[in-house]
This record gives sequence, structure tokens and C-alpha cells, in this order.
Amino acid sequence: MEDYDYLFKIVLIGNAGVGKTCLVRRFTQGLFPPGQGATIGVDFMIKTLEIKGQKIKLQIWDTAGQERFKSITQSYYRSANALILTYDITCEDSFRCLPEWLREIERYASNTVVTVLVGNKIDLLEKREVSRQRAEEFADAWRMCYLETSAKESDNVEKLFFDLACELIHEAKQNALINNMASPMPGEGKTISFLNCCSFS
Ligand SMILES: Nc1nc2c(ncn2[C@@H]2O[C@H](COP(=O)(O)OP(=O)(O)OP(=O)(O)O)[C@@H](O)[C@H]2O)c(=O)[nH]1
Repeated sequence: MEDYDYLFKIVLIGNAGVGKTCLVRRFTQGLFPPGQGATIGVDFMIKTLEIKGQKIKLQIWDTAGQERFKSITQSYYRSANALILTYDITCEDSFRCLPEWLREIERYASNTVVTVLVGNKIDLLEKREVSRQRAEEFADAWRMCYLETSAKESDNVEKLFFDLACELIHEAKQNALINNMASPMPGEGKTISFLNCCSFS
């Protein structure tokens, strides 16, 4: 028997140095690692949440932002239920690269993937190079939710993963409903559990 009701795979992507690893470490371990080195390839962590009495297991994949790892990290997009596309609000360059990341998503991710745009490092407000309004407009244009976070100060980090988990539960329930409705003959349809669809074999 599985010890969870839902299992979701979440993949963090975005330029090198925007804070993907720090966001994951803050959420899964409650710490801000000093002198965090660049990720090599892909890293993996698990965190289980309880939402409305249900156990939600999150598999969180932290990918390297460096160009030289692109071919490795791309292979992780396909099976992702959600992508957290991260940029650094103090780094215009990391924002300008977002269309490139979105092209990667279109190319390699499933067309049902949920994508959230995250502007990290809001503790460095005095160094901000990308206004919230600009980021919100960009996110709207691409039909993404937008959230600003600080892995350092722990601002909005829990909210990011909780809201995402809630959205994924909602999507999973909708899918199960659609699958049930699409059953060919009354009584012959099989209930397709999202748990089985997305759990690793
Ligand atoms: N001030 C501040 N610094 C942060 C924050 N998040 C990350 N950093 C710093 O930004 C640098 C890069 O953080 P990482 O988490 O390694 O960035 P990454 O996106 O995982 O980088 P790659 O693994 O190379 O793709 C480190 O020096 C962190 O200490 C934040 O919220 N605020």
C-alpha cells in the first residue's frame, strides 16, 4: 500500500544562480544554505504535505541552470506535473531569458503541465531590476501564476509549494472526472486514479 493519496513531480528550472536550490532547501529542510554551490545536472528531494486530510507527496527536482547541463535537464520536463520557472528580481538577464525557457517548456514538457513563474530574492529590494508589474504582465501574457519569494527570508516559499499542490490536486480531480465521464458504456468504465498515473514504477 502506498503511504500517500497523491504523488506529484515538480521541476524547478531557470537561469543559473537565481536561487532554485535555495528555494528547495528552504522548503524541504527549512534552511538557507550558506555558500550554495551550483547544481551539477539534477538534484532530487521529497517532501510530504497534508492538505485537507490528504497526504500529498512531492518529488521536487532541482535542475542546473548552466547551459552545459541543458540536454540532461530537458529529459526531466516530460514527466513533470508542474514546473517552477524561476528568475532573480535583481537580475534583468534572468528575466530576459524567460521566453527561451518557455520555448523549452513548449518543446519538452507535457501540454498539461502547470507552470508557475517565481521572482526570487525579494529580500534584496534595493537591488531590484525587474518591477513586479512587469513580471505580472509577462506572467499574464503566458497564462502563468506569478509569485515573488525570498529563499533567504523564507518569504512565500511555503505558499509557493502549498498553492501548487492545491492546484495539482484540483487538476487531478478534474482529470479523474473527465476520464470517468469518457467511459464507453455505463458501468464499464474504470476509475482512473491519478495516483497510478503519476507514480513512478
Ligand atoms: N539574497 C538572497 N540570495 C539568494 C536567495 N536565494 C538564493 N540566493 C543566493 O543566490 C546564489 C545562487 O543560489 P542557488 O540556489 O545555488 O541558485 P540556482 O538557481 O540553484 O543555481 P544553479 O544550481 O547554478 O542553477 C547563492 O549565493 C544563494 O545564497 C534569496 O532569496 N535571497
